[in-house]
Amino acid sequence: MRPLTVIGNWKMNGSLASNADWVKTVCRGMEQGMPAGRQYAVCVPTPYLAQCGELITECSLAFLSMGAQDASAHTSGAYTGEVAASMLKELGCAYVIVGHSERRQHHQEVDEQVAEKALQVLDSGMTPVICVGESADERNSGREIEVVRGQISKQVAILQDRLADCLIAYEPIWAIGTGKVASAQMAQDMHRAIRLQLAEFDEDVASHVGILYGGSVKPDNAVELFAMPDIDGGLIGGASLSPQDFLAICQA
Ligand SMILES: O=C[C@H](O)COP(=O)(O)O
Repeated sequence: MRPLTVIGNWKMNGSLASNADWVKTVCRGMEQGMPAGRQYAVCVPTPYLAQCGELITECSLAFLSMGAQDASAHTSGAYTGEVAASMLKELGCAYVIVGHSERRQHHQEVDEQVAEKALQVLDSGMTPVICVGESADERNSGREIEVVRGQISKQVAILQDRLADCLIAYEPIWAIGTGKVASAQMAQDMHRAIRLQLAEFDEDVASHVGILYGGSVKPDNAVELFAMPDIDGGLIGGASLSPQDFLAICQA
């Protein structure tokens, strides 16, 4: 069975003081007891990885870990400003988001590069969270499956059976930070389509890959989303900034 995985993505938010308060509040809440067999993580901005890594280690909850929001497609060398996956591993990351739509939009990242980043993350012993999803225009013109299939096929071509060790996050761009959540059935339909596409490559890979939903997940819609058979958890943006809301989603 695939474990339910809930990952917070703070994006470019936080401060030394608010991070410490967040980790303390979430750890205290989780110590009261959490549903069994789930995994939780929070992806924090790079400058805060050392601080949050220490705080999360101190709280010693086997099911709570830390992640980063991006990694370089290169191993090391003359890439000013980039951060290698091996460095993220040294700081205690277990997950790394790659190909988030905000990276694709603001930094022109393309699918091949996203897959190269995922390979770097895997080679450093972490789990890549590979983001895919269509824009509002693409959905309104009925091309959402075609668009996401195109993104997934590039990942399959480069990652092959190493995809079994990745997570995929389906994040419709029109639902990110807008409050317009995809209905649970709409999300399930896309997750099913992704899993069927993966099964065309390898049924074993398809059954192992966790597919998370991201896009305006909140405490009040998480239960319905997570109950869907092909939704294996969530990638949570805005709501993960509140430790109380993040906890409520993790308990959904
Ligand atoms: O990485 C998280 C997603 O972009 C979702 O963000 P959101 O929950 O603020 O819509």
